[in-house]
Amino acid sequence: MSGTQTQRAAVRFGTRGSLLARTQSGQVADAFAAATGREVELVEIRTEGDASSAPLASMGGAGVFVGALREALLEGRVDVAVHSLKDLPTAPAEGLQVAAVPPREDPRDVLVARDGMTLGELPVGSVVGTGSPRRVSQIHALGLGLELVGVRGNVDTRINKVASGELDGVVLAHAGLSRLGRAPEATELLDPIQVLPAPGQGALAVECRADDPLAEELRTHLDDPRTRAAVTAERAVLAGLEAGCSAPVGALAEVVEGEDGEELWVRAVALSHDGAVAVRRSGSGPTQDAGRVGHDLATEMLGEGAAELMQDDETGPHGHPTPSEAVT
Ligand SMILES: NCc1[nH]cc(CCC(=O)O)c1CC(=O)O
Repeated sequence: MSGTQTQRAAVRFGTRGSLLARTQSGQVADAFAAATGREVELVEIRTEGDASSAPLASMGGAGVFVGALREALLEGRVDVAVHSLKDLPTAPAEGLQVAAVPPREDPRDVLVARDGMTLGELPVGSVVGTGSPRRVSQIHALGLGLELVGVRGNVDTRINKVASGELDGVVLAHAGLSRLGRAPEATELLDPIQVLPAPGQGALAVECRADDPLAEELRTHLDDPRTRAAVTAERAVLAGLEAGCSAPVGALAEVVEGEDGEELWVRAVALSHDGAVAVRRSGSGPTQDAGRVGHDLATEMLGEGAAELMQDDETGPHGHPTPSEAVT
């Protein structure tokens, strides 16, 4: 490598400590290094969400995963933070900016089940693990008679519960499996017509300090405007519904080729916790109006009673508390 590169300090990428976090942060850092020739370094930041196995809802929801990284960024201990976009609160962070949203992975959820089974093939009464209220309510809505139980922990831990026979299946994000090279273990890719992913699922946010000239470089080399438009619309739905990351809300936006160029299509669902009632809507508009398209969709859904649905009694149909500990 040439001498000029070593004269500049390495760009420090902050990451959570899980294998998935380190893998995705490493992939972003490597892409940045390859595009710019700059030196990069991964710095592991321990978060409250990783240190504790308490229900996430009791720690302030998904925000616990990003708080420590953001602190490290603001204090100058790292230059860049890579987050799973769906774990990022919709409110902007003071002093920080999302400099880039790289091209998205497959946003869908997947099932990893015993004996290669799909949701429809699992016998009535089968036990499926997922801690996400969004997944619980949408799977309940399919009326398959599956029992849903909360699981937390990393991808490995969750999949192992199927291998060990403790669970008949687990539902997780395809993106997580795929970044770890384990996508072939999925036994079904869940069709968004039945199970809409979490807003931002499969996408990453590359964050840096608001006043850092590094932002321009990150954007130029890592940002994918189509992914950014899609997740902007999805997160506008979530924000418009005034729902948190653990609410039973799914949203998926795609950029499609319309008659007058690119157009954004958004589908969204808000459900009661038991999945018995849902408001499902879609909308479209120009890609450059992504935020408005998502917000208008949320307004329409609120008019159909989406807010009341989600505030339902949080107990499932059999009086069991619906797991609300996991972010999805
Ligand atoms: N819930 C935590 C979380 N945050 C991001 C991912 C997966 C990667 C992504 O969606 O980008 C996961 C795991 C999962 O939902 O299975």
